[in-house]
Amino acid sequence: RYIRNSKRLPIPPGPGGLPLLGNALQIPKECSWLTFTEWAKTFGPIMYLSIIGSPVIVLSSREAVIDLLEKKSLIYSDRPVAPMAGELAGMQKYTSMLSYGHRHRKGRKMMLGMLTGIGKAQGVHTAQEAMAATFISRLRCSPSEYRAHIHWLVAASALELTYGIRSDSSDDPYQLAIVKAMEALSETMAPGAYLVDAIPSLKYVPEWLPGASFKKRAREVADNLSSIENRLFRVTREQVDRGEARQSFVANFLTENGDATPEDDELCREVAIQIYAGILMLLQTASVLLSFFLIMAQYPHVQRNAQIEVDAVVGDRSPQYSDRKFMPYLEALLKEVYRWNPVSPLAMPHQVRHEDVYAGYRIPAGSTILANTWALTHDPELYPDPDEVIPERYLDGTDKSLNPDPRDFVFGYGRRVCPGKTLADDTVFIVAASVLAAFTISDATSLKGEKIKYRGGIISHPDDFTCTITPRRPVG
Ligand code: HEM
Repeated sequence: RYIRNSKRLPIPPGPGGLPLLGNALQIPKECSWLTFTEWAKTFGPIMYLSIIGSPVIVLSSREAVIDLLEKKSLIYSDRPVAPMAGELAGMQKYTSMLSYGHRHRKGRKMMLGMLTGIGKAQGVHTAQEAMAATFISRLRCSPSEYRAHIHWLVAASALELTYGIRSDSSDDPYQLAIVKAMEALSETMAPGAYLVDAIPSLKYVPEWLPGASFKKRAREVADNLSSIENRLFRVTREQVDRGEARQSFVANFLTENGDATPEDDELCREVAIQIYAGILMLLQTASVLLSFFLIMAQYPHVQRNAQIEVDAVVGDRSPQYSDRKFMPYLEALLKEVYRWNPVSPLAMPHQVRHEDVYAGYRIPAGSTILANTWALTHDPELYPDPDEVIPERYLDGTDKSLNPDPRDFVFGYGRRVCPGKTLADDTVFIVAASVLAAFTISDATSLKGEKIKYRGGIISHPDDFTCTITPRRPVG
């Protein structure tokens, strides 16, 4: 009855748009979260946009995000997938793109099992500590190439942790192949790049028709990704069969699931490539580590406080995972790294399955739901003085309604929350602690000679900048 009467309710307010195109031309390609945050000051935390006929709801308050994406996650957990990337380029078979349902749940379960399986964490931590140590020696040899070293660290961790394959350089053929496959994929996902996304019936035209070259392109992208997915999986499977496999998510899964069905094997292949791509995409381009370097250079007193804490805990040895619980200041600093410029400022789009009613508004079935994480982590009611990096805000816990853990926002929401959260957070910790123990970072300067800004369409990253990285003590 509620839903039947809802037809009389208004849709949420939002900026007016053009006929047919709706608000499509008003949304900037770069940093749209900042525009959405501005608009929310006029239209409120539940805002309606229309993009070429498709309804989009932008949520800009913690309350709205939790009420819908968390508390009503049963209906707010689908993914909108455009025809070019989803159906034609084959993305929609992957867990991260599947609508919420049995196969999505099964994929997530397998992924979480691989990432957090009992008894594996120790092996993963040892591998990450060893990689952090190599990263520190590379940084010591050529500090000005810190960006390349961060890229190596992330790419090598991704390959080693997922498949047990060691990679010494960023020119490794596997790395190049996956980076190429992912670039091609993101090209198919660019909004407005393919007409078939606006007119889905075009997907039925045969590939040989003039003007249907997008179908050939989509097939190439899909084949490319499948081929790298199969190749990497085969390498690890052969190593497991020969009894020569190193510890990795895939090797552990295969060893422990000798009786897996062909469908389980297929799912495992798909899940593995998503773990690999997830680590690559979200740590490398998204640049949590770059934010860390930038903050260290721009807030020297914060860096000093963190170094004093790290030194007191580790002395002359290298930091380890087990030190984390003794480092509350670093923990607070990492929360600021995530909050200050969230990597995925709009999370990933969700889709609502049925029509819903919220705060007196009608939310149409099938609407895309964007959670404006940037607006949440810069809400002065939640985080006073939000544009400043202040780790102390988490240490003075007198007012419980203030300064919630930003990791509850920046890794997404409800049944789609990032399954790589713990792995990512562990990696960021060990790298940050190791860098603080070994170096002092200063003088961040934009290559363009301007104030260093964050940019990006979906993933936010700082402009290129140089910085001085000075060893704190002689080697040896
Ligand atoms: C600091 C690093 C990372 C950040 C900030 C991050 C953030 C996110 C966010 C915001 C989402 C969307 C959640 C939603 O739809 O509400 C997501 C989803 C996802 N992430 Fe991460 N992530 C990170 C690292 C990783 C890593 C290391 C992996 C791989 C192990 C990974 C794998 C995934 C997958 C597979 C999904 C899709 C989940 C689904 O649709 O059910 N992420 N992540």
